[in-house]
Amino acid sequence: MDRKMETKPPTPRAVLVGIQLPEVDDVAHAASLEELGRLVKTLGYEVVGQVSQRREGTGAGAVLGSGKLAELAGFTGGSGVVTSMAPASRSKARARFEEAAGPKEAAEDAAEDGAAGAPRAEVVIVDHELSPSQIRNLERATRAEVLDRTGVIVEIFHRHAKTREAKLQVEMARLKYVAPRMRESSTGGGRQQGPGAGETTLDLDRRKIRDRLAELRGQLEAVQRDSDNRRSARRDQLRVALVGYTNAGKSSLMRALTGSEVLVEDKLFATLDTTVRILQPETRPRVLVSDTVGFIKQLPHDLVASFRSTLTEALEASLLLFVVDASDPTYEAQLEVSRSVLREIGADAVPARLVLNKMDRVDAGRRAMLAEKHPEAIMLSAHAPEDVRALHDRIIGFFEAEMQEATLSLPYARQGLIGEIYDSVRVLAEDYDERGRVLQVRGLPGAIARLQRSLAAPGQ
Ligand SMILES: Nc1nc2c(ncn2[C@@H]2O[C@H](COP(=O)(O)OP(=O)(O)OP(=O)(O)O)[C@@H](O)[C@H]2O)c(=O)[nH]1
Ligand SMILES: [Mg+2]
Repeated sequence: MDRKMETKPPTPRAVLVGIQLPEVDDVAHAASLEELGRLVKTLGYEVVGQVSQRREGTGAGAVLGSGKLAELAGFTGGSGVVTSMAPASRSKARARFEEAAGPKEAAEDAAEDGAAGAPRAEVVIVDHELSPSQIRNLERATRAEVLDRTGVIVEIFHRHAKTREAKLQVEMARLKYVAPRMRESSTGGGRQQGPGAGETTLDLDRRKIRDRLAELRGQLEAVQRDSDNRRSARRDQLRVALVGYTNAGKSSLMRALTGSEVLVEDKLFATLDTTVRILQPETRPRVLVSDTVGFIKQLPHDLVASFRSTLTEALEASLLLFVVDASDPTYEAQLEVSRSVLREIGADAVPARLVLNKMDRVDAGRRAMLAEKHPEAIMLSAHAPEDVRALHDRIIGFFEAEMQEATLSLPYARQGLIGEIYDSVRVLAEDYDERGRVLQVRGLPGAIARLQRSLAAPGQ
């Protein structure tokens, strides 16, 4: 996908900025910047360096202290100080000075850049949510485009959304993100806006954005009514949803369990839309498996709202498979993020099983540690067919334990319901009496209750 052409368009160069807060340890801080780097690469940027600082908070006017700000400007060719009119010559000299004095990364970068006019980073990406004025200050000090973590995630969602529902939701989240920042940055003069900002939305004034949001909301409601109808047709079916942190391996498991061709990529947010497929080999009644969008820390609030709708699938499932990349050193933090998003959308009441995936990458010592910490977890590798078969059996086992047996009487006049019965419960035996068919069935209590209600209702 990435190598469709020999002549690549110039890759924007980005510098990452991280603030290490007192409560964040070194491993978590490094992992967070690592993850930000992967997000940024997903957007097609090249990461050329990073600037990181321990601070009490992220609220400072220019985020970084003055020394670190100058170090950052060394990557971008800015003045390193927050002024609206820093002359370029001074900023260059200053940048060189800071690069020479800076840490190894900055020095290496300066060496690689060489003479004047050498490529510099055009984008600064901060691993925290920034206020519009912080963005403006950083832009002034660095002369680069500034994006925060939220902006990066919103942009990825924007590029990856495929279904109409996802597109509408993401456009709404994006407008809400862009609107306040657009107002601020317009005071900074007619600087070019980079790929993150979106040229067309920037041309709209705030009233137009409000109108557009109202319009989108209306369209979204219509689309959601449709998908509600589709969902209610699936109600009371045996449904299992794969949920978890981005890149944990949900789609890989989906493929393995259902034999479907869903997208699997070593990218964050490869999947943005829920897909539903039938568990293979097919069972009676069949089990539906949903693949869902992944979670990430500091998920922008408006995107949580869009998750809520895509994740209605998960809410309505009888079983959640909580997929975790067990080979990731920060898997526990990822697990916590996923749990809190599920809590936020009210899915914490749905029965869940922890699935520790990518065990093929885990050594014996770590395996023992994981087994002790999560004795109830299912350990597997999505790439190992025997593991996937075992998971398949666990899923069936779960539903079997939930199922009950019942007798349904199907009057001759109501034979039209037979298809629905076979779809939603397993028919164990079929008999006839003077009134019609008598079926011995096994299924989920909800499905049986629904069929009994349909049978009790007066026929048409
Ligand atoms: N070694 C190993 N790699 C795996 C395993 N499962 C998935 N992967 C890899 O992990 C990467 C992400 O897999 P996906 O299935 O796309 O992950 P996802 O959870 O659907 O990710 P998003 O859709 O981005 O949220 C891919 O490169 C997979 O090949 C596993 O069991 N072992
Ligand atoms: Mg996926």
